[in-house]
Amino acid sequence: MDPLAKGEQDLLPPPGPAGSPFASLQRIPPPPSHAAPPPPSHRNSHHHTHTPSHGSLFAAPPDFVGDHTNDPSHQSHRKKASRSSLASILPHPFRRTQSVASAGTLKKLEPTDPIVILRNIHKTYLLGLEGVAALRGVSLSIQRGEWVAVYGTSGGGKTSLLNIIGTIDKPTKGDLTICDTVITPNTKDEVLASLRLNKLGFVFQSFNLISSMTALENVELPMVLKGSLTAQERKARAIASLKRVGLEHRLHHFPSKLSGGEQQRVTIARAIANLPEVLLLDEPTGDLDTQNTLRILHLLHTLNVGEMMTFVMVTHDVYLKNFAHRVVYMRDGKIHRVEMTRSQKRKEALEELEAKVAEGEGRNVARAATSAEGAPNSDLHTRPVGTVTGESAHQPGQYVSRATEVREPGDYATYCVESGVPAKAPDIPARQDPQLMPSESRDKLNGPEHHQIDRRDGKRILRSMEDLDHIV
Ligand SMILES: Nc1ncnc2c1ncn2[C@@H]1O[C@H](COP(=O)(O)OP(=O)(O)OP(=O)(O)O)[C@@H](O)[C@H]1O
Repeated sequence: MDPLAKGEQDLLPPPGPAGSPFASLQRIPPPPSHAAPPPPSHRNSHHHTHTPSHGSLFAAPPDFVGDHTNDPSHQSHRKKASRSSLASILPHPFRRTQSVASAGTLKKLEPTDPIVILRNIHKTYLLGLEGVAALRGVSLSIQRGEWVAVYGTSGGGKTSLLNIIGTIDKPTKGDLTICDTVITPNTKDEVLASLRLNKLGFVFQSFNLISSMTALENVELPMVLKGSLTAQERKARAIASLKRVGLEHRLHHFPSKLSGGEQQRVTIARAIANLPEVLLLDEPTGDLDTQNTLRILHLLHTLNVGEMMTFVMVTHDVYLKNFAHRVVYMRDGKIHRVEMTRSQKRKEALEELEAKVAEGEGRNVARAATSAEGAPNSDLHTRPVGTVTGESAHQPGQYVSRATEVREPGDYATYCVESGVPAKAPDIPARQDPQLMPSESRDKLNGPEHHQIDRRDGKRILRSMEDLDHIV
């Protein structure tokens, strides 16, 4: 049996319920006769299940547009798809026709061409004399604008799959097409490097931010490597990217002065700086608190819908799967199962997400307002959050609470002390234990400034940038 044929079977979804995106696919006319072989018979088994709705995207069945026979753009998509018999049997794609990001305003999706096609991919790592088979015949087609989540057992091959799609690793056997570039085990490294730089974005925990560079510089880096923009253009785009992830007030912060959620958002800003067609994400919300998880999901959703960015996201977090169009389960180096997320479910998840994000932001605003009203020295507490550390806004002698310096609303549990809650003596971080401090600093702490601290409910008066350094 042709191994590809076996691989192709992995791609086929289980017969879906009425309203499943696969059901709607059957309404797309077959490709021209010179193109693909007839689809497997079970695809036709639910041909009758779907009548497309041209109303709301999320009215079942939602995500796909049916008949595009007379649509020239569709014809061209079909032509592309016809290049590969594999592509022709795969689930059709997802193109949103409107650049909107709200669950309530999502519009119909149209078929387009696959942007990632894996054909019978094998990957065997050499471990000493032994070979470890990480991928054993994976075939998968991912459509432009699709959000694919990859789940599976530990050691099932998820990361290996992501690395192959990201061209970080080459397959041992099989080939893949990424953004129209065919990659085989013999593809030259320059070709792969160019693909990574121009078409792919990475949100990998192993691709940390560079600690000696500010957020802005980190985001500029891929553009510097690409070399197609002037310094001014790079800077403008980096600022726009950081703004996109809500970090325009953290441009000059070094990674060590950012919370985990902020760092992750900088990573995303960096990943989208070169406007990738495919974004590869490895545990994008791993280790983040709920509020940051929601923020990042919301951002991803916006990019997916608004920019038609394609996502391949490895995760262990089951909450995330409701946001993906399709969930691929890996086991023992193979695709074990593929599940389509029902559009109604996605819609509900997105609506819930939007509500939670709005609620979280509302809470932060309310909390900041309450703090400003109720606190003593309210003139000091109404200053914007996050304008001090790492930026030049700090003036010697100006009051700053620790949380104000280093966090922004909602980023951290410490937010609650942003302004209204007095910082107490134990608030001094461990490394500022007077016994551990250089004598000069100890003198400062025990000197006149220390008394002023007492007079202001334990909050410090900063006299110099050096004082600030001791606090953060
Ligand atoms: N560089 C490597 N050298 C040798 N073996 C490797 C290498 N990378 C992965 N493997 C092996 O390949 C198999 C698949 O690993 P992979 O990291 O892709 O799985 P995973 O599904 O991402 O696992 P996890 O969820 O635990 O991260 C495992 O048996 C792993 O030990």
